[in-house]
Amino acid sequence: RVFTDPQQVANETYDFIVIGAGVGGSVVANRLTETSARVLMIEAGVFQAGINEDIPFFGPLLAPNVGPWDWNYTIVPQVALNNRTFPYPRGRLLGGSSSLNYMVYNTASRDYFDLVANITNDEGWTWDSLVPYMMKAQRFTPPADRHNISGEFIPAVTGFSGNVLVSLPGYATELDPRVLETTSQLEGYPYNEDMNSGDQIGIGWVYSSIGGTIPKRSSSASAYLIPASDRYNLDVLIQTQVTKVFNTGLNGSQALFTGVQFSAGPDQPVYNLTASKEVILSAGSIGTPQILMLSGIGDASDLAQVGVESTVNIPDVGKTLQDHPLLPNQFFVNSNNTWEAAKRNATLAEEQLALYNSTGTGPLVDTVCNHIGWLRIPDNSSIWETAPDPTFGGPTYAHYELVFSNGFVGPIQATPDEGAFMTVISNLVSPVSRGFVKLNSSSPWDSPLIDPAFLKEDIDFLMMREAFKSAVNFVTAPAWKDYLIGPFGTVNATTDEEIEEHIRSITTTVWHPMSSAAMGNGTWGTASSNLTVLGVSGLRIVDGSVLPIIPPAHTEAPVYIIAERAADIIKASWGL
Ligand SMILES: Cc1cc2nc3c(=O)[nH]c(=O)nc-3n(C[C@H](O)[C@H](O)[C@H](O)COP(=O)(O)OP(=O)(O)OC[C@H]3O[C@@H](n4cnc5c(N)ncnc54)[C@H](O)[C@@H]3O)c2cc1C
Repeated sequence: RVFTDPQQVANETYDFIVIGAGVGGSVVANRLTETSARVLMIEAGVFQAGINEDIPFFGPLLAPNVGPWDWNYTIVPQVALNNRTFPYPRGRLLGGSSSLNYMVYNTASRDYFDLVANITNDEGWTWDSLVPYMMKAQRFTPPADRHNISGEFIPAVTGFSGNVLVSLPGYATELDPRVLETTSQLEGYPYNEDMNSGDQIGIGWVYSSIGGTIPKRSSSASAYLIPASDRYNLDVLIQTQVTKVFNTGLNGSQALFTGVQFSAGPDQPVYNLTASKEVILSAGSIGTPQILMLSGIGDASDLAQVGVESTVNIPDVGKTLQDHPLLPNQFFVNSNNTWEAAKRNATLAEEQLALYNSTGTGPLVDTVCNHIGWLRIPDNSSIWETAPDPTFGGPTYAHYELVFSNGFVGPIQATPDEGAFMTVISNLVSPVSRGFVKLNSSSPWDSPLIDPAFLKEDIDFLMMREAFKSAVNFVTAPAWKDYLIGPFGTVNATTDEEIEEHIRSITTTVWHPMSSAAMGNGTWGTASSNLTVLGVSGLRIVDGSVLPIIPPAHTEAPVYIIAERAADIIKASWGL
């Protein structure tokens, strides 16, 4: 049942209340209702974003900041980015950010998850322990053009019977052969047959959360909520915001936080419900720490400053936020087949849409790239003389990513009116900088202050500089001769000063906030390794905020994976 008025659930009883219908929340709600447990999911946002939400190529049109399906956040000025600030979209609809993201699907790497297990001292978070959950989450489907994909992925490391439809690119671009040729023409860019195998290093074909006869976005709503929607024991309440969780008594010596307060708006009635078993926070890396702090769970002195009474003093709540900085590097190319062609020709755009609608083929079947690469900065690089390697030398753990796009990508730059482009995006995927989510006031209706602290630590800037140089080096291979015309704007930077200015003035974000309410190691953090909030009972976190360090990956798949394990942890703890 889907409800839009909180009154409709006011007199019901539930075993579990799940807060947020994004990636983490959808997985848990689905898996818990495989049992006889009664589950209420409360989602602040709307049912769906609109008719184009599911057409893969149009995904990037949904964010940032164009509709009621977005929380419309803005980050605080970024000191290391010339004090710039910019929009910070988060999904506010069924499926959460998976319903408006760019659909790239990566499982991160063996060394990353082994480090998570090491930090949390919990073997259950190692790569090997999580492989069954990776398989459980994904259902591989053939690409739209049904081309021969042997050598483009490894079936033995891929899930074929899970929930999220994943596929490989289904529309060839002029970049594809050139990217692949470069892997054999230049040192340092090996071909990787399957970057979701545990060893992510190298350049390869991108997996995305897209599938179906007419290829569509596969979100956590379509993959986990819709299939569970006819279960008698799942209720979903939308357009209703959780304003806090509250103490309902004691479990032994610990405060029991199984109460949930919610409302449809600032001028609307406020409702309270108590879960008979647990409350699961799945409100994402901004929403989860915000709800905790509104409930008095956080740094007591910070809370006092905004007039929130402290209930449990956990100083790290919100303070361990990480994100991936993104630097787009555009180049003029000699082509009539880049994205710019359809952008400037309405008839061509209509033809592409008609082709997609009638046959499920053509340029609209894919997201923003056909190839990506995950790369390491060499162990003997002089940058490691200034700070330790955040990946601890893990050979499968990338420092940065390159993304190859068949057009102009520039989150803070308008596409030029003339010229055809390709973009090689440099993403820093193992940053050490940590920022914060803090309350701006005691009102749940005020956006929190968000500081992802992009490139705040010098080592992050140095790693990004290497990632920029690597992107520029990539297109010096013979494969790009006669195709690449030259760099656009400040991508022509060569001196350290010019490169620094390019990075500080253009870098934005991959919109991957993570780790803001993290499992720690006992001396820091917000949650235990079984995801319960420290110092209280009845409250667990299942979303991207709980990972102790940001994954070197586009972040949806890691959240699907940890949420699948979380569901088993919860079931086991209640004997379900
Ligand atoms: C523009 C954009 C592009 C992206 N591109 C990619 C990509 O290509 N590949 C990839 O892997 N990842 C991508 N991501 C990131 C990915 O979508 C997220 O990492 C993932 O969705 C995080 O899952 P989550 O469960 O932590 O949070 P979310 O999926 O964000 O879900 C949180 C949910 O909680 C709800 N909520 C929050 N507060 C409250 C409250 N107080 N009361 C009730 N409900 C609440 C929200 O409305 C939302 O539905 C992108 C993200 C964005 C914004």
